[in-house]
Amino acid sequence: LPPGPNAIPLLGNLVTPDSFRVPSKRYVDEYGDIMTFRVMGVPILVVNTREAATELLEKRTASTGGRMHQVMCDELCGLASEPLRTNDLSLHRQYRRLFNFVLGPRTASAAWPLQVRETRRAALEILESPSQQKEHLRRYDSSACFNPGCHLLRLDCFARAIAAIVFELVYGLKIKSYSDPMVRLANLGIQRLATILKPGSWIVDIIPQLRYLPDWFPGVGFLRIGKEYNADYFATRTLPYEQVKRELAEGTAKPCLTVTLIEEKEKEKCGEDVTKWIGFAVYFGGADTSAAALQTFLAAMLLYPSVQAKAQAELDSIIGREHPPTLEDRERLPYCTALVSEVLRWQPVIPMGVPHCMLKDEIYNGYLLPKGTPIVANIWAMTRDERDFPNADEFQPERWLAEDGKLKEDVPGRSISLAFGFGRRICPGYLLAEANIFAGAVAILWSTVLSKPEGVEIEWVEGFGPVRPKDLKVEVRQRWDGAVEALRASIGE
Ligand code: HEM
Repeated sequence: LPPGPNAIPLLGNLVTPDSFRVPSKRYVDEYGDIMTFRVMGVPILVVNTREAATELLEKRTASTGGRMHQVMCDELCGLASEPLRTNDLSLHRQYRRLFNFVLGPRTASAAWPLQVRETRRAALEILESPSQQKEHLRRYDSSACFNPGCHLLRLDCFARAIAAIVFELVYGLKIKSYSDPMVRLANLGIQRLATILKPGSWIVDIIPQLRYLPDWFPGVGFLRIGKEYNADYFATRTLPYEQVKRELAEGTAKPCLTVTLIEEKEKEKCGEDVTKWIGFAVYFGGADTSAAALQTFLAAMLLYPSVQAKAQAELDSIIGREHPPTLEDRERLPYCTALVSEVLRWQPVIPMGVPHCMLKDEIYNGYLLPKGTPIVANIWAMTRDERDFPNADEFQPERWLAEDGKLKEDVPGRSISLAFGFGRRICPGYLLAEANIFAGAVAILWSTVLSKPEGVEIEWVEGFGPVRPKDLKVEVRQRWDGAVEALRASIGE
């Protein structure tokens, strides 16, 4: 394995560091394409550049497209068959085929009207809330919050909007509020996922035999936690699914992904579990990530008012002020489209990706990369690579545009954002995600002027979960008299 930043011989490092911004960029200069990072002696291969990611994670995806087996997450909490977690290659292939069937290039646009409606509703809530920020905060149940340190826009309108989009898209269910019991259970599960996946956090991941101890044995709290989380994850994927099945039997089910998959089941010969896991994965993969990206968009607009003004000028000239833009307008709005690409590049939501795992030995640049080694993609460093993205720390949508103002065809590296990962594990929800971000961004930009209250600094949440601004405080006002009414009328309220 190649060398890397390992402080203690053989052991390497004692923990996985939370902060990635400074070190992960520095690693590229010190170690180049790939390096080995050790945590408590366990080697992790880190892929630092886009070129190495293309070669290893994309071209050799058959060798590098596994997932690390983690006893706590996969066995005790019962997530081994979840699409993001599974190492069963034929099950994974089936999931990917079904994701493509319901959320691929031919089908993803079916969700556009729903995405537009809910993100406009979020824009309306943001516009109507500023003077009563505290009230607004109280309206949500704080136990639904992922991170108690974050306020207002963390519990925000966008998170509610994305939850509403996913539940209606996947189950045909209109959730009434962000504290709906099913949404709360799902959010709790996401919050827990970050703790059960964090490498080195559970002794049972290091000594798997401990899982056979009886649960009265001292020090085996992980067994009790595993049992509780397992039951809740089961409920999270089963309750809404059973509701759809009941509605199907009564003839009242709304068109949704679950109904489509149940009907497809006969042809695909997939069991009920596959359908349940797909629904589960759309919320678990797509809710917090899309909401985080929209919060990053807000932060970018506060820090770069000239970008905000340019996007608004594009909207004024192409769309006008009578009706807000739709997702069909995306092609006519290259600057706003470029802005979404830049949100995903500037603060990639999962800056160190989701770890892959070597399924076979591979030789790369003279190193033997052994089967079973976890692989982390240093997406943060790739999106900071000055060769691909000059002035990489700056938020510049123009970098995605050609001189004539149209979107560039030869974007650095590849057409799907680096933020969505690599190879056979690349995010299957990227079209849904990009549409969520675009719809949310243009609903806000069309109707609202966002500005940073004086003295407010933007800080970022760094850690194992999605990147997002911490404690975002925003001043908002409607762009013209009547913008709020136009927005409200556009969603029929
Ligand atoms: C801004 C939003 C999103 C970002 C930044 C994002 C990013 C990612 C990344 C980095 C991965 C890991 C890829 C890899 O292992 O190389 C991933 C996987 C995944 N994402 Fe997303 N995602 C987003 C939204 C969504 C949405 C809307 C869905 C809904 C379907 C989704 C579902 C999944 C699933 C199921 C996987 C596991 C794929 C597999 O292991 O085969 N994600 N995503």
